[in-house]
Amino acid sequence: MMKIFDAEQLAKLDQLTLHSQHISSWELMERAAKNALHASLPFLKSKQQNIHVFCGVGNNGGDGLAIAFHLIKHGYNVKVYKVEFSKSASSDFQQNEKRLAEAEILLHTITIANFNEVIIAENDILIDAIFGVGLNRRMPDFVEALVAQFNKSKAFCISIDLPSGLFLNEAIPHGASFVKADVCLTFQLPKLPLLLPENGKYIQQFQIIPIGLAQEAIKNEETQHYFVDADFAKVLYKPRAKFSHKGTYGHALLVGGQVGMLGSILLASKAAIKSGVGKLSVMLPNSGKTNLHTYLPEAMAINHTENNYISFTELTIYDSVGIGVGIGKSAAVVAALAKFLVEANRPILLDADALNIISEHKNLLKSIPKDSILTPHPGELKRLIGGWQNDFEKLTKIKSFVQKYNLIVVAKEAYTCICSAKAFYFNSTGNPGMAKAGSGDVLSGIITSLLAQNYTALNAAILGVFLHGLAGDFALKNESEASLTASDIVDSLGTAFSILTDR
Ligand SMILES: NC(=O)C1=CN([C@@H]2O[C@H](COP(=O)(O)OP(=O)(O)OC[C@H]3O[C@@H](n4cnc5c(N)ncnc54)[C@H](OP(=O)(O)O)[C@@H]3O)[C@@H](O)[C@H]2O)[C@@H](O)CC1
Ligand SMILES: [K+]
Repeated sequence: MMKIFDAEQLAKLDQLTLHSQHISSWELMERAAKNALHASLPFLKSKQQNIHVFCGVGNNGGDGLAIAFHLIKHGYNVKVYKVEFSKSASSDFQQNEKRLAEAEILLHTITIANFNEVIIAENDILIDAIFGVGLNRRMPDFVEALVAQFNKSKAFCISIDLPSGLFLNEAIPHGASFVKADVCLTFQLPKLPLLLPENGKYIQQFQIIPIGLAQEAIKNEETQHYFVDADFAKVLYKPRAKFSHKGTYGHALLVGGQVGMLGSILLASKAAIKSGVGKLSVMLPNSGKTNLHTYLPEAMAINHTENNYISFTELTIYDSVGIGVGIGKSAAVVAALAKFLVEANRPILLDADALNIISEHKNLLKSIPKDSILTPHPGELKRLIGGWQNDFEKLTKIKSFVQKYNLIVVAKEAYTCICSAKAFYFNSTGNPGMAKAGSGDVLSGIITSLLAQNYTALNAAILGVFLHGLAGDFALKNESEASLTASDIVDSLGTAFSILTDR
């Protein structure tokens, strides 16, 4: 399980690691730098390419100096800069500075007086080691100007630990800049700003570089932020028992679809069946029943009186209920949903138009059963909780919302965030090919299916989001981001589940 920590916690882990492994901080820095160097090599085209390594005067800069030293030792063409934002350098920076001097490697000092003399060409490589997790106030103007030059250049940029200018636990000040890195090599654990859309969209990718921090210390340190990787998902997954039958895996009900929107409920239904539920009933407009039976013979259609939209049914016989995909917002549907919410006696899943109806009738919020899962995309989320100034404020607002109404919110994004009253779980799987109509319907089907199989609501949400993204990643192996469809995601669910059973 990957935990996400703040700067103070990272510094503490650093100290505990030094203590438990009997190593010096310089040795840990050397380990980190060598691992980052190794991860950088695939991005370097040749030993002749110009590599500019920009180092601050703290430990992030110390990493930069060590990386530069080893690159030079490996025969790369490197120019090393000391970005002197302060006269007092950290002791490990100084030790690395001494090593460079002893090796007669020139260190170019950059200050407010000469920062605009730096020349970066299109095919060069930039290594950004100016600030890491220690940034605690806006960068000095001359550093911001230097960063602006990086961002304007077409050179490939590798940031060490964190793109300089980003704060670990708060938004960047209005108008401030940060390094828009092509890749960020971050040490041991993911960093929160890399997972949030307003920064993350400018950072093409990040890689987690293990540096051997003490596992026991990571385990003991508490956090409210997690990164959901395969190891995390495997722990949540409940293997099927040999002596079991369809009753063991629950009876789910999906409610959705209106004329013209039948595809949504069909996709959700197939995803539910492919995610292991014992039995699936579907309430869709009567006019869609034939389509359902043709598309998915495993599902049962519920009889009701309305031809063109959903109405009401007895809920207590189902182990889980998922409502909303393609239902529209007609008065009849609003009335049916209001009745559903009052009748439901266990956590349900609400998506799409169910969320829009609730946003327009906020009085319904208090009727939603405790621990129900809401799966909004950014637009739906804004309608539910109101707007936000930045992503950190968004997280705070989601948290007060889930605490006030006892709910679980799945905020869909590149790194979808599952928020419970106690913690945030950021998903690691998925790709831009999944940002398409139908993809959310598939997610609703998966989570409703897991809910019926007796997963807790939180675990159903975390595992469902992980599997959905993983299936999308497998589907991409035979598709492109442009061609990937929601049906492809459903078709790859089998491969995604097989990863969880592969212990
Ligand atoms: N986690 C780990 O285990 C390992 C971590 N390692 C590396 O250490 C990095 C963290 O190093 P770091 O703590 O020295 O902080 P860093 O980001 O270099 O900043 C330097 C100093 O600048 C200052 N400062 C802040 N804002 C400022 C501003 N606007 N303008 C001017 N000054 C400002 C502030 O000091 P202050 O002035 O507040 O006293 C701050 O301390 C980490 O990202 C990783 O690369 C690895 O080596 C090995 C293992
Ligand atoms: K950096």
